[in-house]
Amino acid sequence: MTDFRIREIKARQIFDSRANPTVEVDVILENGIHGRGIAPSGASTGQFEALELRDGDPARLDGKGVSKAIHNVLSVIAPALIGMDARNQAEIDRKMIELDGTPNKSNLGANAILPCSMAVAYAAANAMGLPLFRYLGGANAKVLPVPMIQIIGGGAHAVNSIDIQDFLVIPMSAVNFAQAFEMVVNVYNAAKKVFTEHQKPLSIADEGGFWPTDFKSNEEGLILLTEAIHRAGYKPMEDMAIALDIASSEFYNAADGTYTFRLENRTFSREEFVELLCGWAEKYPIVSIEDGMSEVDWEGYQLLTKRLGNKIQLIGDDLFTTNRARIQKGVDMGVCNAVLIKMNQIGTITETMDAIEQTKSSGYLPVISARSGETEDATIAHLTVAANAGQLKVGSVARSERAVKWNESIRIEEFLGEGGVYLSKHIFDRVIKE
Ligand SMILES: O=C(O)[C@@H](CO)OP(=O)(O)O
Ligand SMILES: [Mg+2]
Repeated sequence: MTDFRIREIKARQIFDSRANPTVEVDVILENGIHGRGIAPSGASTGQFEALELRDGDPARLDGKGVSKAIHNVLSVIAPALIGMDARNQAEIDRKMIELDGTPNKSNLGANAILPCSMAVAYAAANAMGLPLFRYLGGANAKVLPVPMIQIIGGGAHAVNSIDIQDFLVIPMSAVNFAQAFEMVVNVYNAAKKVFTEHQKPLSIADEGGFWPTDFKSNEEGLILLTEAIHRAGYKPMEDMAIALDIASSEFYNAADGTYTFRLENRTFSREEFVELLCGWAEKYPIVSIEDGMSEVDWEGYQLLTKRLGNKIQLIGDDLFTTNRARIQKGVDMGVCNAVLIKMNQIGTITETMDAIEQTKSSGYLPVISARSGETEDATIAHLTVAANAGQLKVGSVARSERAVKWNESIRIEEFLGEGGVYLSKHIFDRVIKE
């Protein structure tokens, strides 16, 4: 019998796609098998997320150093985990939650806990000779994700551009993941031509989408993206639909409950902002809107859900922060119909899988998501299939830290062969009723 007990835990500082430091953890088992986890990092972070522990020393790395988080891995987490059986993921995650002792991982830091949680899962999977998705999801893990892929990136990911954060596309008519991805690549290439024809500079935003320079309005993004879909030879909505991440918490004015588009110098009441989004959903081939309202504007969210909740997917990201209590509040209030799932918003693999489970059992759709700061880690491609979640959002097709997730999904699809399932536009059957 091979020995699955944890022998050693290493932690080091490496750098992510924004050249920010992040934490990498290696877990080594008694049988010599390794597993590795790396913490991703957000820019438009929700105020209810688990805490990312940064050193805060302005003299070094802009205060973004992670030596405290690394110290916590080596001096608090490692001594407690060494000797534990790596197959007991839930027990190990529970142990780290106890060691931290706070509701938002603010003691040890989610960026200390999560890479340990990931590395333990990989070590156990590797020791069993299983791909991570099979280890985490078991024999019935088989659903490939419908991809949600960014073509234009604004907001917090492209300073001094436009207010809306993500203009993305979702292939609707593909028959499998590989084809879906190829279709998006065609739209990306078409968008490059459309941008050039409209004399827009081709700069690249944080997640690899085009940086919207020289835009007169936020709506211009929708106009250009719809043009790119046509240009690639696809029928809008039928073949290729648009998804938006408004990330509206970034431009919400808490004092008076209004929303401001700085680019256009326009301020909207919550009712007016709901109207604006409804108008766009009528006019453009939009199938999904994320964070349409602010993370604290439950009233606005109720309004938006009443208007669009049966027509398109409405995702809560900053609103829910992969947090079971917040998801439950949303379900009880009938707010949104989908939940963005980010591992580092909550901090362990077990809690992430619990949040997906809760989302599904509430009749909501889970959408697994990367962060704007990413690395070569491809865990979310596996997590998506492990949980039969059905949707994956990873920024653009370009840039390697994004491509690793998409390429891994292509490999998983090949691995599953005839056993794989791709739901295509039917993923939305549960939410689109009108
Ligand atoms: O808002 C989001 O959904 C993510 C990914 O696009 O951004 P960030 O990681 O900066 O929160
Ligand atoms: Mg978001």
